[in-house]
Amino acid sequence: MPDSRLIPTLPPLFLSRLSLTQFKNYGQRQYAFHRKITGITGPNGAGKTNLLDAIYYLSFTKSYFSGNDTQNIKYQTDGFRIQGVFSRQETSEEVSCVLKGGKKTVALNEAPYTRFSEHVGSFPAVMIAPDDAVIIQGGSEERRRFLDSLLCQLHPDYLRHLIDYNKILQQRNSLLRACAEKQTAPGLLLDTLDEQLAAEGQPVFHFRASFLRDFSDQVQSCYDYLSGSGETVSIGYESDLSQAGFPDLLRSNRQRDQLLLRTSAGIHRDDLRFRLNGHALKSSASQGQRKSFLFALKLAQYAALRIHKQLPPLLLLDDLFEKLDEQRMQRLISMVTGPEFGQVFITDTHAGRLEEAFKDHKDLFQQIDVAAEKQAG
Ligand SMILES: Nc1ncnc2c1ncn2[C@@H]1O[C@H](COP(=O)(O)OP(=O)(O)OP(=O)(O)O)[C@@H](O)[C@H]1O
Repeated sequence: MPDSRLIPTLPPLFLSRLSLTQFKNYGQRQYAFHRKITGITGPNGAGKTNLLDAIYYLSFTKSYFSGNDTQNIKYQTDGFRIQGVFSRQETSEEVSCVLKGGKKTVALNEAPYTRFSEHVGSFPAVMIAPDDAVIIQGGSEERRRFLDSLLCQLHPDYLRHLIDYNKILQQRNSLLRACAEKQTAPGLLLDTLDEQLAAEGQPVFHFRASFLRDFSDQVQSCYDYLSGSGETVSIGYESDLSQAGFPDLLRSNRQRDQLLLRTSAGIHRDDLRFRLNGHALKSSASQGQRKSFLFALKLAQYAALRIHKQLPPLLLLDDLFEKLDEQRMQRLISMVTGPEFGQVFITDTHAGRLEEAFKDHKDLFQQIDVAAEKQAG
């Protein structure tokens, strides 16, 4: 992925220790990482993906896979703790994420955050997992989730606006329902909520629109590198707010919203339009083209974070070797071992396949077997 903007300016972020307590299938486990690339191996169901998810938690304060934090507590226990030590240049910082009594606490060097949005983006990471296919196949919420996971790392304000927007949206929808039930007019309260919704939603729209202007080109260059096919790919942004300002939109849709009992226009309906050679990707692309596109999308996400943060994020690769053909696998290896990439975690059921893949980079590679009871020190 040759791009001069990707030349390192800051030393990479490095997760050197990870400690898990009652997180998913883990009881107590400690790991020490000391190489750029960590292969995580073990049989199916051993906890490889769970380990990646624990690292993701430290970065995003939530799971990549499940929306509900309690699902990540080890069965028959009452809470979990994830602790990680990150080093950057000479300094090291400890991040902890604890769920106990239904309350989640995230702390940096033992100081808890009041808003998790202050943490997200400080330890940037990108996950690439088999389930990512839903970004193409699933509903618009999957594509918004992808975009949000990127933009909230780039701009702390983005996440703050988004969280507040979603709260106000719920209040507005509840008001519409309550008024219909009681057969009363929503009155001034709806005006106030509309003002607040517009104030939070408009900046989210601007962040998305301005980011997506360049992102399509970045995805194209990653796609070219991976597939070498000369095909064109593009990403379009579809938003109700492209047509009108948010206050006008809310006003003109008010009657409809009162009938539907929900807010029918806004950034919560935004979508991304993926195209391959000018046609809708979802319906026209082959499986291989979709895989390449998804991979390009994630690598472009990595590149965007890297350029913005001036340091390479952590890269979490789940089960990737199962999915890639030989040529793409070789390109992946030469990419992640190069200077543009920082610390990489990669899972595989076949320890031998990983060793073979990185045999020319032994000095960069360490392997851990999550099925082994031994705790790394
Ligand atoms: N809350 C939980 N408590 C205990 N175990 C859990 C919990 N959630 C998931 N598991 C267990 O974690 C295991 C799955 O772990 P994971 O997905 O990390 O496996 P994996 O090594 O990545 O497997 P594969 O190679 O099949 O992808 C399953 O055995 C599942 O039962």
